[in-house]
Amino acid sequence: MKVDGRHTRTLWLEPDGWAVGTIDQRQLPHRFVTVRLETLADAAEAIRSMLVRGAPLIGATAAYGVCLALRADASDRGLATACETLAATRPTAINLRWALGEMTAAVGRLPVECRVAAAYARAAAIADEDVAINAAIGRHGRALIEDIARRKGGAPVQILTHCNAGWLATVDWGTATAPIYQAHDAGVPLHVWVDETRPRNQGASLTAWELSQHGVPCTLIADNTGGHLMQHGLVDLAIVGTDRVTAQGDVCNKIGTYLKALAAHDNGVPFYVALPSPTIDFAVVDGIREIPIEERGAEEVTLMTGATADGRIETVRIAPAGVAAANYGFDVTPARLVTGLITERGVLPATREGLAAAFPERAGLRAAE
Ligand SMILES: CSC[C@@H](O)[C@@H](O)C(=O)COP(=O)(O)O
Repeated sequence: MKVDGRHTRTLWLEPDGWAVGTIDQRQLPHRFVTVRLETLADAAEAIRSMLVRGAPLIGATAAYGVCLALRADASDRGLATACETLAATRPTAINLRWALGEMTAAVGRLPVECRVAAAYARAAAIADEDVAINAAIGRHGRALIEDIARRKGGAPVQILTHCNAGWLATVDWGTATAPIYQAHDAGVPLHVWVDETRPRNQGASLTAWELSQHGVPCTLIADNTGGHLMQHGLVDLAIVGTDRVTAQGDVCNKIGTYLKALAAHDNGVPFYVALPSPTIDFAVVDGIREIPIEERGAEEVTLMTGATADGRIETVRIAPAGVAAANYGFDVTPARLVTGLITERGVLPATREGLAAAFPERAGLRAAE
């Protein structure tokens, strides 16, 4: 998507053809800073520290992390260490493990001297596939928005989203935002309510920034506002992203998603989840019991970082010194609260049958494992 009018992806190869460039998302929206990743440690730290974040981008970065690792050591041991190191960075988004599986399958059986080139080829394909998948999600999701627009006779379609499932969370387009960008580009009048998404504020710092860069009308809201808006008929549909969808259609996403789904259900607001197929984990059925939920540091809850009036970036404490704080990164929305899953193969019911019918090659493989 566009930054200052220039088309930009979130991940690219540097001009030297081997180092990996990306955006330091921790500095947005205050500064647009790009970073060069040169080693396995750089890639792992970028994911761990959330310099890059969002399930699909974590996966693509991990794929390139394997490339960087193999440049230093392309042996079986080197490949195994790379996968172990990257897998340990964040537990919840399944795209990370999916990408490591893809990389291992692409290079594991090759002679050592062929592995680096093959790894770069597969990582590039993963990145390009992510862009194509998200563009397809955009086409399918856009039809949902257009349907509502027709019913509203020209009044803007009101969409609520949570966290950042935008292009910053992917290689391009985003998942939840792809239908929004495509509908907006096609001239469909729409407006996005952007949940701030405490504690790390991905909505405030990332989604509001990228939608504004693209010229999409949006309004930032405190996390607790969605229910009120829905009660007053101010939300036509919700579209969120996800870090992992189970075989039965349970949806794990940024903490707070479940509460929005409950409010949507109570108010008859359609609640859609947009996802690329690598986000489906056919090995897991019951999301609440089986998906590991990342717990991050208490300081993300007790401290806040922002820009001062004179442009300095500062961190301040917003809670009593020493207070206990819990920081669960994700929650699980049961499939029964999900109106539909917007995938690259169409809008599916959030059911075991719906997912298996759309992705039989993956559902069957996992069942056979
Ligand atoms: C297309 S991204 C979908 C999800 O990864 C996104 O909604 C989300 O929860 C991101 O969490 P984050 O902790 O910022 O990596």
